[in-house]
Amino acid sequence: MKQISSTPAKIELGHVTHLYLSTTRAFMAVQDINLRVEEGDFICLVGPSGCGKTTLLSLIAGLEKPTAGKVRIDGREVSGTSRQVGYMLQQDYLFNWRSIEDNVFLGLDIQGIRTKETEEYALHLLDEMELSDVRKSSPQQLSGGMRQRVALVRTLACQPDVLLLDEPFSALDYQTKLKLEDLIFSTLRRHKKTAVLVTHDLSESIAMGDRVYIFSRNPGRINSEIVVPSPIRDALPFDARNHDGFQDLFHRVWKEMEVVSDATKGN
Ligand SMILES: Nc1ncnc2c1ncn2[C@@H]1O[C@H](COP(=O)(O)OP(=O)(O)OP(=O)(O)O)[C@@H](O)[C@H]1O
Repeated sequence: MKQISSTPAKIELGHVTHLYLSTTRAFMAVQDINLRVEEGDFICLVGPSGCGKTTLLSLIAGLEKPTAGKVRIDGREVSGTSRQVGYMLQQDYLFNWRSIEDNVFLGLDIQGIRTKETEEYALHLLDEMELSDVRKSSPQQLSGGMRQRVALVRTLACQPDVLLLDEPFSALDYQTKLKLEDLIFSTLRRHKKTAVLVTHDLSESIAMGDRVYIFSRNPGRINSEIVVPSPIRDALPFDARNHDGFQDLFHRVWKEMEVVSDATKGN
């Protein structure tokens, strides 16, 4: 059963507005965003380019402070970056002069939590991601999909509760992307992580998410929420696409995207 709303959510955004200020202008990237994400939820954000999806992740990560409103994690206001939140990007930012395991351990060094136990946990994650055989290799020797798996291990090794995923599959070929979706989905479920995924792939958003939020632009606002029902929600992303009802959901998200795209045409 879902928690009652008086319980602090894992992530909560209350009337969040964010302006980017420069010497010449103030640009409102997102306006009046209200969002509640419970522990273990996997939500997806979709919307036209420039609608503020990455801005929202930056606010949750504590990289940006909202101009108005509050971002809370476990009921506490976010006031900067924290180890509780892991951030994974489209680019993997691996260092070619360090081995795979040293790239993963670097995350532990940066957080100041490198111990025998955390190293062992990182190696266990490399094993779960089927990367044990390449732990002494250089990133240059790995495929794009393998590199993204290393990037995920580096993020998970620091044991965040919340994972922010900003188009992590967009640079991959289609087959690799589908395999990685399944692997990441099952890993995050197994480790009971709360996840927010930004994607331009509508099918991916339904296959991976418990809920899909469609943003409108100028300024970015949540235009609609689509709840993905069981069993689509519980299936691995690859299998979810074959479930009855998946196409209907896809059309609903597609229609909502048309609405927000039409509304922003000419801007
Ligand atoms: N540091 C910044 N300074 C000024 N404007 C910014 C800054 N970062 C983003 N913006 C603007 O804020 C708006 C939202 O940007 P954001 O990157 O959050 O959108 P997005 O939905 O993630 O876009 P995309 O789908 O193309 O990645 C855009 O118009 C962008 O140009």
